[in-house]
Amino acid sequence: MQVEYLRAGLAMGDREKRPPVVLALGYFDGVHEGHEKVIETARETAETIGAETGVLTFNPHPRTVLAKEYEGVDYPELTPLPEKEDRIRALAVDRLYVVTFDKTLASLSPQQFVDQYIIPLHAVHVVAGFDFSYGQYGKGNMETLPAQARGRFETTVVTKWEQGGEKVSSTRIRQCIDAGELEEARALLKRPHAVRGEVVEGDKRGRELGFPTANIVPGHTYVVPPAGVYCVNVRMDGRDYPAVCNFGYRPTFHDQQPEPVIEAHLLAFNENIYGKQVELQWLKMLRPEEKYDSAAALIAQMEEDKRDAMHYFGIER
Ligand SMILES: Cc1cc2nc3c(=O)[nH]c(=O)nc-3n(C[C@H](O)[C@H](O)[C@H](O)COP(=O)(O)O)c2cc1C
Ligand SMILES: Nc1ncnc2c1ncn2[C@@H]1O[C@H](COP(=O)(O)OP(=O)(O)O)[C@@H](O)[C@H]1O
Repeated sequence: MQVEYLRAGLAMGDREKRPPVVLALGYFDGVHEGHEKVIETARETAETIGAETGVLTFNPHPRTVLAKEYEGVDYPELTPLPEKEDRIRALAVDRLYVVTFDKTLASLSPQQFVDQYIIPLHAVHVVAGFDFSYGQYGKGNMETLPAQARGRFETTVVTKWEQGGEKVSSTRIRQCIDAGELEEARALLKRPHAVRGEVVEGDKRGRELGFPTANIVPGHTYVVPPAGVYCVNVRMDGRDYPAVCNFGYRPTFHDQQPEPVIEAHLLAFNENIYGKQVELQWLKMLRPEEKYDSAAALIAQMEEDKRDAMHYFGIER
């Protein structure tokens, strides 16, 4: 898959310099099943008419430009750009266009957006979900798009993808994760929600407690569950390791830790893994994080957490 980052609009004249493409449009955070339907529809259309399959997405998240409270901060995502790219690549897409979402882009009228991006990219057919919107104030939608195509491309609207009588959406998946409902999030995503990061050194207290924990620093800003203890899967060097994970502020040892940390104790494992890149998949919340009166009380609880995790994974003692 060829990835192209578009930091500014293109000229109409670019159209003929590019191969014809069927373009799926969307932000696609999470690349969930609803998104897959849109991208697969584009691919099937491309195969039928003998064009390439393209996806046009945006970065950063529109909220970082449009919502005051997110101005200048990283908006937490289900799939930050590198993961989004991987997931889209896996859908056999030929070209990914990543359009920089900034104030200039946000102020383009719907027609300007079509003229500066969709037409110059040589879209011959555009596919998007029923609720996709584009252009200033999101005034452009799948009803206005055909008239703005200037006869250069066809359009297909993909209908709402539902599960349990409700639309599958990034927002719905975020809400599940926020509430610690990781199994529900997994059912909607058709895979566990995950973060990718590096194993770094911590306070070296874990080993003393009898629970070495790999401290994982995410490479991007992810949607994360509430502070608590979780069953997780740690994917490292292509292998999966069941683990029990504490995510939070470690109130037993730290009075006011500003940022929560992710630390995973891999079950039946004893190796140095500092510096490893891992993917941590959130599977199930066991309990909220608590402040204990003593290290001994915490250790007793950690033993219980470990037993619960082994039970979850079906591992015999
Ligand atoms: C299964 C498990 C459960 C934990 N639960 C809590 C908790 O409820 N409260 C807390 O303050 N710390 C909790 N911790 C975090 C420990 O305090 C932490 O692992 C320890 O301070 C080691 O930190 P280090 O890796 O930086 O050395 C938990 C850790 C694990 C592995
Ligand atoms: N079962 C295990 N789970 C996680 N890390 C382990 C395990 N066994 C050994 N390790 C190693 O020990 C480190 C964690 O030990 P710990 O005392 O908690 O130190 P730190 O505070 O630096 O994380 C991990 O980063 C890893 O290199």
